[in-house]
Amino acid sequence: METLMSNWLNPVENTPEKYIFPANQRPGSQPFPVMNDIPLIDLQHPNPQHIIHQIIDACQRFGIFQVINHGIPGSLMEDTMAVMKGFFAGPAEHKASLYSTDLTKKCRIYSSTLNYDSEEVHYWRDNLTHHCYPLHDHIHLWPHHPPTYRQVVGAYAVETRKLMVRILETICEGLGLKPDYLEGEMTKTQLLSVNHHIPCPDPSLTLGMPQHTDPNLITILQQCSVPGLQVFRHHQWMDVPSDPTAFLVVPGLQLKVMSNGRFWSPIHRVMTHREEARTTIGTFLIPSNEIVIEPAGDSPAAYRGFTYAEFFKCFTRSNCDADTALTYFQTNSKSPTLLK
Ligand SMILES: O=C(O)CCC(=O)C(=O)O
Ligand SMILES: [Fe+2]
Repeated sequence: METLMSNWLNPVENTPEKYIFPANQRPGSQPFPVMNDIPLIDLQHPNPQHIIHQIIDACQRFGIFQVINHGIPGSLMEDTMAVMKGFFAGPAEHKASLYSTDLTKKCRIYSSTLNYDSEEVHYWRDNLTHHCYPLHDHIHLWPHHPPTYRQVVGAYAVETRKLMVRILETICEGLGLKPDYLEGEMTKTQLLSVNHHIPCPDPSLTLGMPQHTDPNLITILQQCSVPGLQVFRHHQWMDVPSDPTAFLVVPGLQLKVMSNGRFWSPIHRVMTHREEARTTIGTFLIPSNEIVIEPAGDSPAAYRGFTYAEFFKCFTRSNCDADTALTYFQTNSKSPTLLK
């Protein structure tokens, strides 16, 4: 069967065996509670102290929040979403030329996870990932179909970076650090990661993305109107409401370390949808390989300092389970041997 699901004939009549999880790992068909109390933060609130307080509180108590009045024009968000949907609906030959499961490729499309060839069950998704910063180093590697891709996504990449830097500055202020503490090497890599899930005949048997914690510094996510994201909270999976005009912000594990464990990095996953295709556009900021990540300020430190390269080595050896990888750097860790 064709690896990329976006090339399959639509609609899919029956869920292929290779995508059906064993009974104890299926999401099931019971409805999930909705996370109605997810913080909604207005970035144009006249009182900057109020914004700082709300963001720090959200990072500590929820580990996920939405921002509105974020400064990114609605038309740019819509154009970018349309270009992404156009990319996945576009020519199979064009996508084939970008297909790769090699992590070091700066622009790639793949299906399920990077372990497609060895995994027992596939996740119901295609993913396009590429580097974005600095733009002129990467834009020539990006898709050229639809023809407006580079122009629209180039503008989007610049604007999303500005928004993320602004959120990070606010976080630094709230933690009593210099506002530019996380600029430079700490945010050197900017990745765009677009998930596309075609409609699935039986969402109770499949998953669009495994449960995970984001290994990076920070993520922002533009959703479409089709729901699917779930967060594990209060010992249960909860549906995250989908608002295509807002950005969801998720502190990654490196921010958890930097805040000395004060912030939450939520466990989340993606459900599939029976009737509609779902596309989401994630933007990740990631430290350079060489910079040392360590708790800033508070003592005693809950983590020892490490480079992102060290962390990433542990991450891949822990089967891409970021939480497990992070335990090796806890100051009370009993398993410091993984790097040897
Ligand atoms: O597509 C989504 O809703 C979530 C994406 C996500 O969690 C990720 O890319 O890390
Ligand atoms: Fe994620």
